[in-house]
Amino acid sequence: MKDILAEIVAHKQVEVAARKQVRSIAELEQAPAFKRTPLSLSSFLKDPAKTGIIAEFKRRSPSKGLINGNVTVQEVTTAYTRYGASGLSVLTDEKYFGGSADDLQQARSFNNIPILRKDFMIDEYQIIEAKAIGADVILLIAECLSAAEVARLAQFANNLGLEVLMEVHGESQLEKATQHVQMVGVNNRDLTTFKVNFNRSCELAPKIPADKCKVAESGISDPAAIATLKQAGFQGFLIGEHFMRQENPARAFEQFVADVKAAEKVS
Ligand SMILES: O=C(O)c1ccccc1NCC(=O)[C@H](O)[C@H](O)COP(=O)(O)O
Repeated sequence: MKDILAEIVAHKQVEVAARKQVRSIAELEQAPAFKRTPLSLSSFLKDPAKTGIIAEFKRRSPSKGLINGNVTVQEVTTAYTRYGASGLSVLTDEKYFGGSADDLQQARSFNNIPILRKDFMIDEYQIIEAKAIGADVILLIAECLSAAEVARLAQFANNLGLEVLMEVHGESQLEKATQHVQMVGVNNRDLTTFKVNFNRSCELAPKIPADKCKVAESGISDPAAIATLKQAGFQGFLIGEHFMRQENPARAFEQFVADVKAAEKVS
């Protein structure tokens, strides 16, 4: 496992153990959101009338430090929805990304499109939490989970009605995509150097099992790239920093969608 991922996962183990002492599973299951029927992100991504963009609310990151501390979840996520996002991604990790469960709960209260809980999931407790705060989808990072762990956690999520996006950084991790994984994401960011290699998505696309919805992740900032990625077979595009680093992420998102449409008309 890469250094930063190993550090985050080690911290996550401590953090989750502490949270289990504060809020029991029985309590989480009483949350109103736990009773709602989750939305299907893979269905939204497969709808050709939608943009395919999973727009991320991301305040900070290990690679960039502070990205944007001046905007609210409400203003940004409602604009993402209004201008055509197929889904939202909300970081709930506090220490490394400046997110919180409250951010996701707020996003849920203002938006009726699928929401990905973007966190480092290692334990069933976090999946129950995800449902209790209103998420529809969880992320499983293949780099930090064994095949057996991916299968166990993905099945657990599906049993709660949540979909699973499994993220890979290389070809060898693709074999972990079981029947309980609906979407496979290729992360273009190397977690050792933090360099983004956009070709990684295109190279791995043909190797992703055909029954999985394909998502390209990280480092996407050029609207023209969406057409290239669509040609490579991708239906989903996870984008955070490009919008969040602007003073007005809402306007940046609106402009990006307009530019994607213009680029598609030309090609
Ligand atoms: O973004 C990071 O620096 C990072 C570091 C270590 C682990 C994960 C990291 N990012 C999580 C993500 O997957 C991205 O937030 C997501 O793909 C959006 O990427 P971007 O459009 O480049 O913000």
